[in-house]
This record gives sequence, structure tokens and C-alpha cells, in this order.
Amino acid sequence: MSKYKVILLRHGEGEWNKENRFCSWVDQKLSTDGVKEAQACGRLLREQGYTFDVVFTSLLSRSVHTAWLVLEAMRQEWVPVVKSWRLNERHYGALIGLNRAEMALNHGEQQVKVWRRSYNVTPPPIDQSHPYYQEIYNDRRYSNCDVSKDELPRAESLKQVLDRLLPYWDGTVGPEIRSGRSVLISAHGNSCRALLKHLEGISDSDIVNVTLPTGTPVLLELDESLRAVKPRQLLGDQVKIQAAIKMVEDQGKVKPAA
Ligand SMILES: O=C(O)[C@@H](CO)OP(=O)(O)O
Repeated sequence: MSKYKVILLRHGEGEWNKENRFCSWVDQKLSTDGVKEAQACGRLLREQGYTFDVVFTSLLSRSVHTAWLVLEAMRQEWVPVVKSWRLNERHYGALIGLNRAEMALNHGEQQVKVWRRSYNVTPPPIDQSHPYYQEIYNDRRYSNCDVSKDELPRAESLKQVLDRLLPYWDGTVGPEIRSGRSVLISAHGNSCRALLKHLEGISDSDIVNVTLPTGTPVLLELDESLRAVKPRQLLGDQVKIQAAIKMVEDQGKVKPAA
């Protein structure tokens, strides 16, 4: 029986979503369309009568800004926003900054799909020679995490994302839900996929086919033990949502010549 409702949200479109580059732990801002998506998401949630008691975000600006814009559109700016690196996007290691369509051309679309959507495959790790290494690891936001900077990931499979996210879910988010607070999680494509895998009991092979569009609220209904009792519902215009999912999937394909 459904006991709790939780809204999971992938942030609005970021600048590098537009440029089709693996963004991951690089702190790109929302694009102009991404701002509009987040505002529209807030309006939709307001129209549908949602209210929140607490919002969880990652430490990356695009998920924080999305949460702010949603709350502003809902006229609930006062709601506390709690942030953790454990909700960050999956760490794409050495792939960070690379263009997906170019990668598909050089390595094949299948390999890019494996890197993007498989459960167990970890991309090659980032090292100090990578152009974004210093920017990520010298960032003050990672100075006060619950692990030291050296213990932060250098690349992650989806499984590794779930491994770092679960303690936060079990120890921080879950207890809020259980205490009756209504929760919004504003995170990223792959941190949301990892959480969905856990809550919906999706198999290692089926998770490959789960893709989330930006700025679209996902309603989850959970039972007593915080497991999904029915299929997730993506809220909004279903035709637009399917088109947005296809657009994200197609990012990993070779771009046809103009
Ligand atoms: O760039 C990234 O970090 C993610 C999306 O946020 O990319 P992908 O959709 O390829 O997993």
C-alpha cells in the first residue's frame, strides 16, 4: 500500500547538456531553457497541489538552482534546502568534458551507451593531467564533506553511485520521509537513476533502458519500507516527455552530417 509520496527531479537543462558534453562534476550553470524548465516544473507542482517540507540537492549549482526556481514558482522559498555531494551526478572520470557524439564516432555508439547507461562499467578515472581535475578537487565545496577529498571518487559506475548514495538515503533522506515530511530531491540524471534502481528494484540489465529527461518531476509512491509500490509517474505532457527522453538517448549517437 502506498504510504509516502516523494518527488524526484533531474535538474533543468545545463549549458553542457546543450553542447552535448559529459558534465558530471563540472559545475555548469543552467541554460536559459533550463531555467524555464525548472520554473515550469515548479508551476506544475503548485497547480497539482504539492507542498514540500524539505528539499535535498547535490553540491552542484544546477541542482541547487533548480530547487530554488521550483520553490520560487511554488511560493515556498522558505523551505529548507539540504545539500550533499552524495547526490552529485555520477563521476564520469576521464570522459568529463568530452562530446558524446564525437565519442560515438570514435568509439562506436554501443560503447558510449555502455559508458552512459550500464550498471557495472566504470569509465577510465580522471587524473591530474585532465583539464578539469584542479577545478573539481580544489573546489572549497568539497572541503567539508563526510569523506576527505582523497576519498572522493575519480570515476564511478552507476553501481558506485548507488554505493555512495545509499548511506545518505538510509541515514538522512529516508528518516525525513518516514517522519511524515514531504520531500523533493533535486539531483541529476544518473544519481536519480541509481535511486530509482534501488527503490523500484530494477535489475542490472533493465536499468540500461531507464533515461530521465531534464526538469521533469517524477512521482514515486513508497510503502512502509520505502520501496516503490507502483510504477513511477513522470508528471506533465506525456508526448513532450517521451520526446525529451528520446533527445537524451540520442545524445550518444553519431551526429548526422549537416
Ligand atoms: O553529463 C552528465 O554528467 C550526464 C547527464 O547529466 O550525462 P549522461 O546523460 O550521458 O549520463
